[in-house]
Amino acid sequence: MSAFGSQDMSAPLQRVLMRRPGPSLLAADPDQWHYGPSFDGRKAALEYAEFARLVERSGTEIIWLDDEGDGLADAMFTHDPSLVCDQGAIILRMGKPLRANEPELHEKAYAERQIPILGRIEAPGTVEGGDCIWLDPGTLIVGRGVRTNQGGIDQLGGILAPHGIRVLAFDLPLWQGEAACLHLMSVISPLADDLALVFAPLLPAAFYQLLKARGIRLIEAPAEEFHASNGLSLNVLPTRPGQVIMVAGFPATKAAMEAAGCTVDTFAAEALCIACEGGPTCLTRPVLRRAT
Ligand SMILES: NC(=O)NCCC[C@H](N)C(=O)O
Repeated sequence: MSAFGSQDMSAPLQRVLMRRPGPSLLAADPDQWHYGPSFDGRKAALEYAEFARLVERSGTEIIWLDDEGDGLADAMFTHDPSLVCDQGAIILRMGKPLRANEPELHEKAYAERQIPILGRIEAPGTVEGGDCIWLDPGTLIVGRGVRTNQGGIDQLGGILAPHGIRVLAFDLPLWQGEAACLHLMSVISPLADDLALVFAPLLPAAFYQLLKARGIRLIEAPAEEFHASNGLSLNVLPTRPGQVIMVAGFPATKAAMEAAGCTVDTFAAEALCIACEGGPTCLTRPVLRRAT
């Protein structure tokens, strides 16, 4: 099967690329990878199994990448090394040097499934998937920051322009510094076409204004839970509009989404997400998101 296409953040998730943590994560040195004090590789693997069960239960087909000990501990965050649009996949180039070899894993998986490669980001450009958000099928919003630079944004614009897609870039704050992970998707999770969970104090101001001008309803993520979770309370994965998966332990954030009409599943992820700086969205690269 070669079904692919994804220019939407919340349409039914039909096919996704994921990588189960294995020997590379178990052997990871937390200081080298910037993992927090709650890091525990074995516990992270158990937490991941529950997350994968929730994704499977949503009816999504998972394309599995294998961790056979290549040392790429962050490769479980499959959201970042590639982007899939209706015309094919774009192989990105990582801003975090330790992740430099991940895009080739994605390229191989796409080649094996006859998913065409539309383009690739070349040095010195960098773009990470976590910095990219479809505002609508013809508009890709990109966060310019530590992981994604102007050269990468220009290349991405050049790859997408012939397909009628414009790229709009907004500056991200530095927040916790260059070693920490802050993507555009760290401060906003789209939940449906007209609904998003945001941490407004860290959103680029002009992007915030654009969201409001589009009439997108913004749920303000409770600040205490955002900070207590190192921002991961906000990284929420929609498997269809208004049906979402989040990290457990943040009841005020969950209640805010439920009050806006969402159905929320949770999984424990202290060792996996909080420690390793990536949430349910980051653990998935949508390959096909489309209403059936
Ligand atoms: N899209 C995301 O926010 N991905 C999270 C990646 C976490 C990983 N430890 C990193 O620093 O790149």
